[in-house]
Amino acid sequence: MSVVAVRHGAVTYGGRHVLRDVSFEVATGQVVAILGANGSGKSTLVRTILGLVPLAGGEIDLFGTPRARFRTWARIGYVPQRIGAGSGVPATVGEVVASGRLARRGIFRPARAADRDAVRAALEDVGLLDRINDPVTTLSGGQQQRTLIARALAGRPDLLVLDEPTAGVDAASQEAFAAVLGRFAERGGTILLVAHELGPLEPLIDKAVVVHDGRIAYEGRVPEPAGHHAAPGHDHVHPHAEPERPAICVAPTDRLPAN
Ligand SMILES: Nc1ncnc2c1ncn2[C@@H]1O[C@H](COP(=O)(O)OP(=O)(O)OP(=O)(O)O)[C@@H](O)[C@H]1O
Repeated sequence: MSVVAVRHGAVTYGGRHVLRDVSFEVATGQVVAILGANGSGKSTLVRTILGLVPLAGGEIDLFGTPRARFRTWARIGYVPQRIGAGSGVPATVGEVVASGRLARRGIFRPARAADRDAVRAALEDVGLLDRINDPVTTLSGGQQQRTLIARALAGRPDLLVLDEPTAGVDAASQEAFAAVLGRFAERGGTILLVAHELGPLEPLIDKAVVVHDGRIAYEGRVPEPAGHHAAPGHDHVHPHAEPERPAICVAPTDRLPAN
């Protein structure tokens, strides 16, 4: 069964085409990475899948249901790029993660033991249970990202959608991320993630979808970054036991430094 199916998807911003004729599927249990350069349309694609951006053309099905009729949003956990700049309210780590239970329990029903258990389990999974009562603002960037993953996991979703989860995150947190996502996938979860560079996530990826200038330029195994063989330090000793993978530039150096 396909969890996400996009057919001939098109998106325009103010009359400008940002996505054109995009078609791809994410099957149950698959881990799919959307790759591409800055501004190619990756975030727009996931935001459109989630219903945050309207389609100008084409169709999207979620769990076999046309997106317009899809109601079981609790089946999807979304991890945005960053915790927002903040509302001025110093939420604790536990409160942020508990907000991931709202779609499951309904906003007017008080949290039950099952909700509290799900929050603690999710925090344990990302290695932050000891920070449950700390304000999120006291966490490092990588720990804040792990809090967002815990929030999504607390809702016990079938599909996790992550927008550049490891961008600007320290190496230790990237490894922790990969381990958390690996466990989610092992439990049968489906993952769709946007990435600029895969890093430690690469072994998890079943399929890469490369977006270039609003179109799908490639779909298949994770491509090696262009110029990989020419990179300094690449001594070319790997046995060519596996077929060569296509070389597509997925990690160009045009990324602006994070502020
Ligand atoms: N709300 C918006 N209104 C108008 N144009 C937008 C909007 N959001 C994105 N765009 C434009 O749409 C194009 C695709 O942007 P998008 O953020 O989807 O790219 P991306 O591949 O995710 O880039 P990045 O890796 O930098 O996040 C860009 O040209 C961007 O400037």
